[in-house]
Amino acid sequence: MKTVIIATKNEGKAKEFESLFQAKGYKVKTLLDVPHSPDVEETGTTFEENAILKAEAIAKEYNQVVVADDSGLIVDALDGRPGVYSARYAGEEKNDEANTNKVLRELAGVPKEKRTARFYCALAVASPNQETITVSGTIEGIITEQPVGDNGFGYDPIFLVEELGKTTAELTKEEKNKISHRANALKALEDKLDAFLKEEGK
Ligand SMILES: O=c1nc[nH]c2c1ncn2[C@H]1C[C@H](O)[C@@H](COP(=O)(O)OP(=O)(O)OP(=O)(O)O)O1
Ligand SMILES: [Mg+2]
Repeated sequence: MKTVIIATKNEGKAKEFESLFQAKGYKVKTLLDVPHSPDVEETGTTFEENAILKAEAIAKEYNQVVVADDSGLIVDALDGRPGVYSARYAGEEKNDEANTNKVLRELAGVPKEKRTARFYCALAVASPNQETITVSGTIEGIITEQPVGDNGFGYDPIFLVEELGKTTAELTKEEKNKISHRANALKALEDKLDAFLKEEGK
């Protein structure tokens, strides 16, 4: 089976990508499978910039085609925060519970109609032999008053998908993978990735 390398150390993302790419006939390998892989500093000011930084650094390190995901939560009432700082919103140690609690605290007293938000996912594909490409995807939601659901990762327990009446942490992986920002970005990537891999084989 064809293997695609994803430059992520996030277990939640890795699981979603495994199932998203499995449907396309690819096996997924992530940095969680590679001991001592480098930590890439996310110094960009946009999701795209950070996805490019991660994809290019890992592509160069392993001389391979690499996909990277930079994603996060954009809350309208917080002027777009946590945004690119989503992973480290409550501190460098990347604590999902602390991050979600910080968002809930900052939104205390904000009424439902003003709790609009979206998840954003930028994907970059890089190789030492080609120009890097990027795509993106989003999903709209409402920030809940408290965490609900045990599935998923990150901000899933506070992200309500209104049409479904459920948070993304109440969805199965399969259900989330039909509608998520990551799934939508991957749809946008599909043809471009095929062309990229074809060019690589020449
Ligand atoms: O579907 C999602 N459901 C809930 N939360 C999510 C989702 N997608 C991204 N997020 C949150 C998690 C983390 O707080 C940040 C990503 O930060 P981001 O730098 O892209 O990932 P990361 O540092 O966890 O792993 P890595 O950089 O190795 O891929 O946004
Ligand atoms: Mg990161």
